[in-house]
Amino acid sequence: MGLLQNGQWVDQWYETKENGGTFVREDAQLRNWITQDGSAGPTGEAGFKAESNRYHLYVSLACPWAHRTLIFLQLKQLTDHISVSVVEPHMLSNGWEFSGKNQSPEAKSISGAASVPLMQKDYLYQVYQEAKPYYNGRVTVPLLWDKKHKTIVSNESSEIIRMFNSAFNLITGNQEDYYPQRLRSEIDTINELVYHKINNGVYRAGFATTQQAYHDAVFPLFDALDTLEKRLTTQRYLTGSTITEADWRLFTTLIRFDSVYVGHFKTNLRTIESYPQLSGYLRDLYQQPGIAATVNQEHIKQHYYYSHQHINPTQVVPAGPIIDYMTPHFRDELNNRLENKR
Ligand SMILES: N[C@@H](CCC(=O)N[C@@H](CS)C(=O)NCC(=O)O)C(=O)O
Repeated sequence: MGLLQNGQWVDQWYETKENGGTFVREDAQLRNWITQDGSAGPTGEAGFKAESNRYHLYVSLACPWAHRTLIFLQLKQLTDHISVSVVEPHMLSNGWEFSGKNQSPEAKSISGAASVPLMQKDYLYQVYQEAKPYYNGRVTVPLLWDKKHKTIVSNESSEIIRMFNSAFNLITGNQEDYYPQRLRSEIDTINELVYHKINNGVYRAGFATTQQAYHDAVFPLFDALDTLEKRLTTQRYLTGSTITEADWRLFTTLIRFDSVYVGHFKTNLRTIESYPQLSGYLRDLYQQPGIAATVNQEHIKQHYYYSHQHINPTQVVPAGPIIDYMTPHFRDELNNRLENKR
């Protein structure tokens, strides 16, 4: 894996020495917004009007941040309007790749791994170079591409899902709102906790290169999970009886937790399966229409265990765990109880 320096690809693992062994995630740099009328969004430039078949999304099925955007494509019925490329599971010395040239036979056989690239490129960094010839920074998914102006709209998932939540409503007729006005401050507060301690917390534990840095990530991570476990004993979802953005942002980490993070990232104080509420909550979200199809555990495991050779030099990918996320969760009863109280 690597990054672009002045537009040139350099193969380089994350630097943690300067930060006492702690992994520090780089902020996304490309932050334009698609809007209903093409006016500017909260950051970046104007000119990205919501139009059917104008935009293309590059994702990895392994990546929890990219996964959010795929989920919003499903929820907001955008799959007929925004095209998608899925990168191969292994991210090796050339970073994310389309061609499958450097993939193991196991990775090549995973369904849903291959996809037709939009442009004839072998690697995602070449898409960045196309739009930004002198780019400095990591080459990350998700990446939202404008086919009309041949440029990048955004590489920040938290903003891409907000665009998908509302910008295309007139085109799709889908008015579902996962960031409703009345819940915004509560969602923002939960997102803060979930992002730092859980979504990014698992990476801080897994990429830590000192015992102290690992310690500083893993205990807050489980404190946060314990807090949410408690919260979910009396309500079905994080903000109450309806699903919001905050739930989907937590979901993409929970669904990778027992299959990858517990082993590969050493976040092993507890499993999600051992939490009575969180395990049912995870099933509840997984069983929502269209969601199971966005989850590919083989792809996820191949990516992490095979790509991170600093952590797993043998590149052996584990067979388990065996977990059925389709078993009943009975969490609808929590909503019924809330209804009865009213
Ligand atoms: N802030 C970004 C983070 C995206 C991100 O870090 N994606 C990872 C995959 S899970 C990636 O592409 N990493 C490649 C690298 O860091 O070189 C977002 O949420 O969209």
